[in-house]
Amino acid sequence: MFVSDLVLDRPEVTDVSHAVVAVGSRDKAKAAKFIEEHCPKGACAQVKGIHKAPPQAYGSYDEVFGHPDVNIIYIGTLHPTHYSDAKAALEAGKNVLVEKPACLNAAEWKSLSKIAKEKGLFLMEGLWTRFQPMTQTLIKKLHDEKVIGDIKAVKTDFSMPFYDSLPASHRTLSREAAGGPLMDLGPYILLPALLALYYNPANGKAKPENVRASMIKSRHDVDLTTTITLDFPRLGAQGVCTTSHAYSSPKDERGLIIGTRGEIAIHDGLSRITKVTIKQYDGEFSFRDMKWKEETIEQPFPGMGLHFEADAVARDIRDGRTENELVSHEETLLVMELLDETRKQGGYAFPEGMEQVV
Ligand SMILES: NC(=O)C1=CN([C@@H]2O[C@H](COP(=O)(O)OP(=O)(O)OC[C@H]3O[C@@H](n4cnc5c(N)ncnc54)[C@H](OP(=O)(O)O)[C@@H]3O)[C@@H](O)[C@H]2O)C=CC1
Ligand SMILES: O=C1OC[C@@H](O)[C@H](O)[C@H]1O
Repeated sequence: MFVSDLVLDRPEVTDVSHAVVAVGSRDKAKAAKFIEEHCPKGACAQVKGIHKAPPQAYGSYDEVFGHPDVNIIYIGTLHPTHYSDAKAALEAGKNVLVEKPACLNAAEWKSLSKIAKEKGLFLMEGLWTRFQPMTQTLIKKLHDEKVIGDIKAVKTDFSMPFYDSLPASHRTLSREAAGGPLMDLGPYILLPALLALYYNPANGKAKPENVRASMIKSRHDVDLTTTITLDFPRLGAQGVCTTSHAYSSPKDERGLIIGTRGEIAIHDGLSRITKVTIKQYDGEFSFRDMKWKEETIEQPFPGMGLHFEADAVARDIRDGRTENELVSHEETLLVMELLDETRKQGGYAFPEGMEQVV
């Protein structure tokens, strides 16, 4: 999905462009097949002739990390190796964009952040939703325009019915792949709560308190359904974030942000948000005869939407920044700490030796 988005022709973007220089796989033939299927002519910079060389296939990740023309490595491997793959790339002197969840735990992330800072390299977790247009719209509506008044609650549910439809060995379900919805979808369910509450100007970036986790375990010994509650005492507000592999997200409401003057419903999946409805009180609160005004905003875009993230990262690297201001190392650390705490309370421990740093 990431590479397909890099190939998209987007004439409106004139300040950055992308080339797929090298694709690494444990099997060279697989890398060549990947190129053939997803980027036979390369990405947009190659299609336009800005970068002349076509993508090259390699039978190891190390060859890509050592490639002199590679600027940044996109790591889309399984969760347990995000840390070691990102570390190897950084140690080879490359900038890194690593898929969510950034690592297995906060200690691994702290270690990667330290290496990147020591080496002056760019490092970011691939939380792509953060760069999509609707996310910017939401921030503006919530905090600049305060369209729902003071925010008091955020409820999210991003769930996928993988439990009985995918084989037990699938990376989303298996313990060996650090599976379960918390690790796979956890960063997404926390995002609306962080945007509306943690980054709320009235909160002053105070960390959530009384983090409570409720977890039902799966037969694969990872989580099946997890709910995290977060208190933000400075706001008198609470977040309740759920993810499951037992069912699909509620059809039209994957997120609900509730304030003293109304609410915002997020209709589509929390990884790719294109449609929200703002529902405002029309008049004052009334127990029996409440009146509402509603406005639905749609901001569709071509592709999956990973290109917004890729563009932001390209601008950071072009301008010499080693951290992205939206998905900062600090934010990823907070998310990793919340996932750690949730797993601790829910009794989800990784297999012995899987975590590279504890
Ligand atoms: N941002 C987003 O929209 C999405 C993000 N993700 C994230 O991307 C990452 C990858 O997910 P996804 O692409 O679905 O996973 P896949 O299982 O499809 O791919 C993972 C890749 O990891 C490599 N790999 C390395 N070691 C192993 C191993 N021991 N067993 C299996 N594969 C291995 C394989 O590449 P090879 O064999 O070529 O070396 C494989 O193609 C995850 O972190 C996931 O959370 C996933 C989906 C969407
Ligand atoms: O957006 C997503 O949807 C499906 C998940 O398995 C995946 O990891 C996630 O990023």
